[in-house]
Amino acid sequence: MSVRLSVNLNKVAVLRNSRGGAEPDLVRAARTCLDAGAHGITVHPRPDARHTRHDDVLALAGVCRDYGVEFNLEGNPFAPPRSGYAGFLALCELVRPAQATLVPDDDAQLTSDHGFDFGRDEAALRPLVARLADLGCRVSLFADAGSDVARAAAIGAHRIELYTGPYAEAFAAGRPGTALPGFIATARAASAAGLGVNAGHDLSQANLGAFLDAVPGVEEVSIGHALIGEALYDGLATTVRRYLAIISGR
Ligand SMILES: CC(=O)[C@@H](O)[C@H](O)COP(=O)(O)O
Ligand SMILES: NCC(=O)COP(=O)(O)O
Repeated sequence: MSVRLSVNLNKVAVLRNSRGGAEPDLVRAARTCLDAGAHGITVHPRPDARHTRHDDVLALAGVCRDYGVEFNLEGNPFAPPRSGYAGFLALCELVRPAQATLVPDDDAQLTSDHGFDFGRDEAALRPLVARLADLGCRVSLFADAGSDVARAAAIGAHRIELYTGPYAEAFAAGRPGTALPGFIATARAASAAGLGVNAGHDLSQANLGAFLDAVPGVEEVSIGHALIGEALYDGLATTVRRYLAIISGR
């Protein structure tokens, strides 16, 4: 089966939030992506609500239900709730996303920049993963290349999402070969442990094909920042179709 594309709409929310109104409209953006053939929608609401917000999560979960596609909700399960942010687990309980991707970031980070330390976080993750699985979510854990992904399987996760930021940086520097072996080995270890493999962060039209050619068994990529930026030049539907052309048959 070929790789699936989930479009992350956080950056559409950033643009909307910059003026405080309703445009650009996330639901319209989601429908445009799905009409163009995207396989799902991802959002990563942060406790400080700088990107997608509580009401966006509800609306986009509804769109994905209508289309019969995967809604992938990302977040830090350890971040406490606060005004305007119910907390990751509470959001999952509310909308029951097809996939819940747990990411260990905090508000101080500009964006996600590392995966879990599975040894350290194992005891805390285990009951959360079990609860999410009980809700019917596929549970994916954000993972660095080189991390102990066999422990992610022992924790009860269904998939890992490889944090591809270091690959994107190496690619941009003209040295993708320095990063790829770690991703290849980690993807193999995940598959051997019975985990599915997702990938995301700073993937783009430029670097995606080489990643998928090298790293075995990737089932889904979630792409936002580059895709929304490229859409400024070429349009959202056209850009989604270009990503689909890159992943098709891989
Ligand atoms: C887990 C991950 O890599 C993405 O969710 C990323 O954090 C989204 O990027 P933004 O920082 O643009 O929301
Ligand atoms: N999980 C990664 C994601 O959703 C999008 O990351 P990016 O393409 O915005 O860097």
